[in-house]
Amino acid sequence: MDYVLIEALEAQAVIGVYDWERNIRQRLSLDLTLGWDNRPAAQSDDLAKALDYAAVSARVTAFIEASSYQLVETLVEDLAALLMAEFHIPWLRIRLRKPGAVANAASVGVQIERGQRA
Ligand SMILES: Nc1nc2c(c(=O)[nH]1)N=C([C@H](O)[C@@H](O)CO)CN2
Repeated sequence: MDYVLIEALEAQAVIGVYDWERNIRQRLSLDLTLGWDNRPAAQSDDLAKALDYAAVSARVTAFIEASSYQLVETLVEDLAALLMAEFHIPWLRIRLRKPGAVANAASVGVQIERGQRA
């Protein structure tokens, strides 16, 4: 399987379980590995046959900026389902980092893989 990559995509969200977190927006950083057959795009040099990483990045940003989850797990799960449905992505890996959420850790977060990898 081929992949399309989006790395260190940043967006701000209302995210967290504690009261103080419900009134602020926090920075999140995402790495996405998106399964895709890149050969049709490569053979035709046609964006219409590619998984458009700019379009995916814009959708991820819009989703996160409008979200208000408590757990990063829930955000990532719903984001994965949305991307797979809207962009017909058969398999993906999403890593989400929440920088500064834990003292003395550069970041904390989760990583999931969903779908069928050919
Ligand atoms: N596995 C998780 N643990 C924690 C989460 C989370 O989303 N998933 N969230 C918090 C708090 O919101 C934290 O980020 C505030 O410092 C704690 N643990």
